[in-house]
Amino acid sequence: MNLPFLGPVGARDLLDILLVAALIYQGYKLVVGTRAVNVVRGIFVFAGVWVAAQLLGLVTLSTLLGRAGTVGLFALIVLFQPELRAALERIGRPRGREASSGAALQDLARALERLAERKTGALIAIERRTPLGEYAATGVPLDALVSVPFLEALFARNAPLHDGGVIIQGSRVVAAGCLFPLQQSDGTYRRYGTRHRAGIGLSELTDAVVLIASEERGSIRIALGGRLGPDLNGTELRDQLRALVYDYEDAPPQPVGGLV
Ligand SMILES: Nc1ncnc2c1ncn2[C@@H]1O[C@H](COP(=O)(O)OP(=O)(O)OP(=O)(O)O)[C@@H](O)[C@H]1O
Repeated sequence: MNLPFLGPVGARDLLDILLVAALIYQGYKLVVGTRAVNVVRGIFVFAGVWVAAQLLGLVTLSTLLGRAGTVGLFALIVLFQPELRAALERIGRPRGREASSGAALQDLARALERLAERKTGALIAIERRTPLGEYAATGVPLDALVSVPFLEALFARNAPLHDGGVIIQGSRVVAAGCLFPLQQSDGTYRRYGTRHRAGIGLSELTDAVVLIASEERGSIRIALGGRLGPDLNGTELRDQLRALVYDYEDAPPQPVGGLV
């Protein structure tokens, strides 16, 4: 095939273009909804100024930006090390892992309702595409089916594993008493306690759906994509779980509606 200005375009060129397009799309899916998205925008602006400086022959500016770019690349790798690791894990992860069953999600919602009613604090992360193994490793490994009494027993005051977060993979509780990373990238959630900030922090670094029952307020909220959603009643929680976990396929993480 002959294209004006470009000359002959063969099947190999088309394959090349398709692969690059797929790579850019996958890269976009990896960063969208994470804190890295603003940095990516910044990099594009930086690159634009650098290219403009080169085209205009502004030698000092383009040399300066070129050097800063090299140093910046290493700084970014250090700064976004957790996100990069999670992204690589996601790429290498085998497809077709066990999905959360509808019954497990119903039990989860019911357990959260009961815990919140009795003002018992709870923090539960549901794994989606980003593996939560490194956070599960900070707690006590378990392998139990999700059930209302089990979750209630885990978070009961004075229970040995009530402190920290629980991690769910598919329909199983795989760890309890886990340490989640505290949210700290901006001051938006400074007024919240550590349970909420740990939930938001984990949701910022991964695509997990994090459920938080507040001991103080008896409320249930979801943290997703680094944002804390509004108070939910039982029906709303079930609907959100269905949409965010059961129906979740390849969609990128979306912020929860009605953010605070
Ligand atoms: N990094 C962390 N990872 C997991 N869980 C944590 C972490 N930090 C604190 N927690 C949990 O949060 C509890 C303290 O909650 P705190 O009262 O400070 O938070 P809060 O957001 O105000 O929640 P609540 O509304 O339930 O009181 C701890 O006992 C512990 O179980």
